[in-house]
Amino acid sequence: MTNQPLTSEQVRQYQQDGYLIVRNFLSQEEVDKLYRVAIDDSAVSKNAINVNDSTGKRSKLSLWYKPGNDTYGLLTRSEQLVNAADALLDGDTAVCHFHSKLMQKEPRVGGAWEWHQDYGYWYKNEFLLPDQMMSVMVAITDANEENGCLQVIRGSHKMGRVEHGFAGEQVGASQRYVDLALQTMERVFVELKAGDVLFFHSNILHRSEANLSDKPRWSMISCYNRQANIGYNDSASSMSSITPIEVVPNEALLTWEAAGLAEEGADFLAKEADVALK
Ligand SMILES: O=C(O)CCC(=O)C(=O)O
Ligand SMILES: [Fe+2]
Repeated sequence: MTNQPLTSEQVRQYQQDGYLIVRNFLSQEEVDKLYRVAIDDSAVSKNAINVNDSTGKRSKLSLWYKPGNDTYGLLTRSEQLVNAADALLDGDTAVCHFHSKLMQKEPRVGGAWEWHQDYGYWYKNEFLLPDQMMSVMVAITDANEENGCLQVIRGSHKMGRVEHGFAGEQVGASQRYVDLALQTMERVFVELKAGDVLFFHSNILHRSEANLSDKPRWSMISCYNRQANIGYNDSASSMSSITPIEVVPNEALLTWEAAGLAEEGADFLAKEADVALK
């Protein structure tokens, strides 16, 4: 893991664009370990939820609230990631973990995600301050236009929250506002190499295409929040979203003996329980 703190230029870029890419955030060895765990840890497949897009293509994701002593928990809790979130989030209370998910977009099967803002969902959990919430995507495999990488509308976080409605099984942003945004703002395909990390603001509009290629697209997305930003309708996350993260050293990911994902009571999401996915 890199141990370079974010520069003030990177912070400025995030504030301006609503996202920031940090290349080679993780080493090859760390990526290999994450990939192996994603395949080997039975808790991942046992807790996988299928999400269909409007054409019936299916993505798999496993979502948990409490970051534990498993390999993914150690990454989420690493000094490097938490300090970066601390530098990018508005406010000054402790950095907390809302939830993490392992996104599995299988070759030719993995579905699309409609244009949305993550805060379009989180607003329903009654969090009041979108500038104090963000998502961090860690690429476990390469992600490119062919296998359905994330797309963002640069600067769209400055629009504030856009109305969301149902689009198939997913919740999508108002097409009218997406169309208007695209008239003046640039759509960017966020191509990542395994080990690169993307930080993005809770109000940036983003989507992704189905994976029509023969390569998987796997990533972990961890969402961070500030302790003072209470989700008044967030019983699901059992207070994780306002509990300060127990930070671990960067080297924990490779050197600590990791638990299995389920051993720590990681508190997986069951599909029926989620306000946003319903
Ligand atoms: O992984 C993707 O393509 C998008 C997923 C996403 O935006 C989400 O789960 O909120
Ligand atoms: Fe999203």
